[in-house]
Formats: sequence, C-alpha cells, structure tokens
Amino acid sequence: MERVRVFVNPRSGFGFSPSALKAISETWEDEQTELTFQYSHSAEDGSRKARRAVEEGIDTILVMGGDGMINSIGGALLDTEATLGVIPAGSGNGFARHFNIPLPAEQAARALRKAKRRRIDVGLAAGRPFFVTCSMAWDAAIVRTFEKFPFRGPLPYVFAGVYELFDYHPQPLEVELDGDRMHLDPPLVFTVANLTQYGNNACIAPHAQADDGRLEMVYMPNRDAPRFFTNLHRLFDRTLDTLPGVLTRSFRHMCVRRENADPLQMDGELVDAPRSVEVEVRPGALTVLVPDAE
Ligand SMILES: Nc1ncnc2c1ncn2[C@@H]1O[C@H](COP(=O)(O)OP(=O)(O)OP(=O)(O)O)[C@@H](O)[C@H]1O
Repeated sequence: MERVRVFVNPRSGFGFSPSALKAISETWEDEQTELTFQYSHSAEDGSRKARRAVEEGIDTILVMGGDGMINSIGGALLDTEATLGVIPAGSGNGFARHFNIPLPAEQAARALRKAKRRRIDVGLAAGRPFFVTCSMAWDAAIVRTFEKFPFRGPLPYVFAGVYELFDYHPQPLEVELDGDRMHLDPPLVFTVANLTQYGNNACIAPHAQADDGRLEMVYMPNRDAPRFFTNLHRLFDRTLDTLPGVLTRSFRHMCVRRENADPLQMDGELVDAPRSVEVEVRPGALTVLVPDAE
C-alpha cells in the first residue's frame, strides 16, 4: 500500500482549487494507494506537518503550491525515503517549470501519477535548504517589494524590479569558490542556482542541472545594469550566460562575505542572514517525481 499525502494552502488563490483536488483524488486513489489531504497554513505549519508525515511513514507528499511552499515542505524530506511531488499553484513556479510539470493542476496530477522518482541536489545557504535559487543582490531585493503587493503573479515582480532599482543598496562581495578567492564589485545580480530559472521561464542559469552535484553562481556587476535591462529577453531565450559582463561559475562550496548583513532570497522567500554566508550543495538529498518528456 502506497501512502500519499497532499498538502494544500487553504488561502484561495494559492492552490486551493476544488477541481484540482478532485482531479488528484480521481487520478491517485485506488486499491494500492491511501490518499489523505492536509491543510498547510504557513511555512512553519507545513514544515512541522511534513516532518510528522515522514515519521508516520508517508511515502509520497504532493504539494499544491509555489516555490516557497515547496521549499518549506520539501525541506522536511531531505535524506528521507519520502518523495516530493509538485502540483504547481504559485506565481513563478520555477521548480515545476524546470521539470516540465504541466501548469494546469489537473494535468499535473495525471503527469505525476506516471512520473519517475529521481534524486536531485539541494542547495544549502546559511544552513537552510533551497531547491531552485538563492540570491543576494537586486535579484533578492525584488522579493522585499513583491511581498508588500496585495496580489501575486508575474506583474508584481516587474513592478518590484523597477522599484528596487532605486531602493537597492549594492555592496561589494568577497567570494571564495571551491578555494578560489575573488573580489566582486557591487552586484546587480548575484544568484546561486540549483535549477535553471527563477520562475515564469526567466532562466538565470540555463545550463544548471538538478543532479550534477553542483550549483551555479551567476554574477553581473551593478555598473552593467543598462546592458542587463536592454537584454532582458536573454533571460527568456536562455542565453543570459553569453551576455558580456555575466559571470557564471559552477561550484560545490562557496563562502560570501558582505559588508552588512542582508536577507537572502531563497525559493522566492526572504530569509535573514548574517554578513558571511556559506553556500554548499547536498548531492541527491531530495527525491522528487519528474514526469517523462512526452
Ligand atoms: N507550507 C506553507 N503553507 C502555507 N503557506 C505557505 C507555505 N510556505 C509558504 N507559504 C506562503 O504562501 C504564500 C504563497 O507562496 P507560494 O510559494 O505557494 O506561492 P508564490 O510565492 O506565489 O509562488 P512562487 O514561489 O512559485 O513564485 C506566500 O505568502 C508564502 O509565504
């Protein structure tokens, strides 16, 4: 008997869709599967309930949510026998888009039912896991403004990006990357990617692979902001890494020293962090459901 638990955010608009819940029941319930549903009211609540589900011996946890919700629940599944499946219901859905999980919940439920289990790498920054991206420059500051918007979706990200161009205070970084030291002038973009995109098909690290045992650092100095903004389409046509001024480096362990403490963006959520931040990869730490390419 396979035991499957679905985590749902009860706030409407964040994955609470009766038709999607019905589709999951129809696709997943059979004699060999025990299917249960549970509300997750917050990141802490989700994390606690996911830990309990693992202790109870649940085999598969399906999360109906965006990257932040996936992070809070998936973080409890690291190095366990439990598998994470994602039914996309977020604003950016970077995780789901990376793995070609269909965005309509009904289709995702069907695709995950036939999906393969795959171990993927997990990033750790300041001791906290991330699955998609972690940023520490303008690309992180955007989230600060995005969080204040009364509604979510791609459009608030655009407004937040423009607003933070005026409010963001760049600071230089001292970086140690697998033993190599470098001084980086104040960044516009400083992202560590485990998967290819922030979400909404904005591919910050087009060559990132989920299971190569490595993370990708993507840096662009603040002085190159005009070039970045006149080439924004390169995020979406997956060629940002070839834009002059963009530095991409693949690594296993990184230490970043900043002049001042500043929050990190981790899978779309802001997380407080000290001046000095250690980032490393945990190879194959999470098992996920990945649909076969059609
Ligand atoms: N486990 C959880 N249960 C309930 N709410 C959560 C949980 N984790 C995070 N949240 C909150 O739910 C809201 C929606 O987050 P979620 O990650 O699902 O979607 P999103 O941020 O709109 O999409 P994305 O991260 O893909 O851009 C946010 O306010 C987030 O802080």
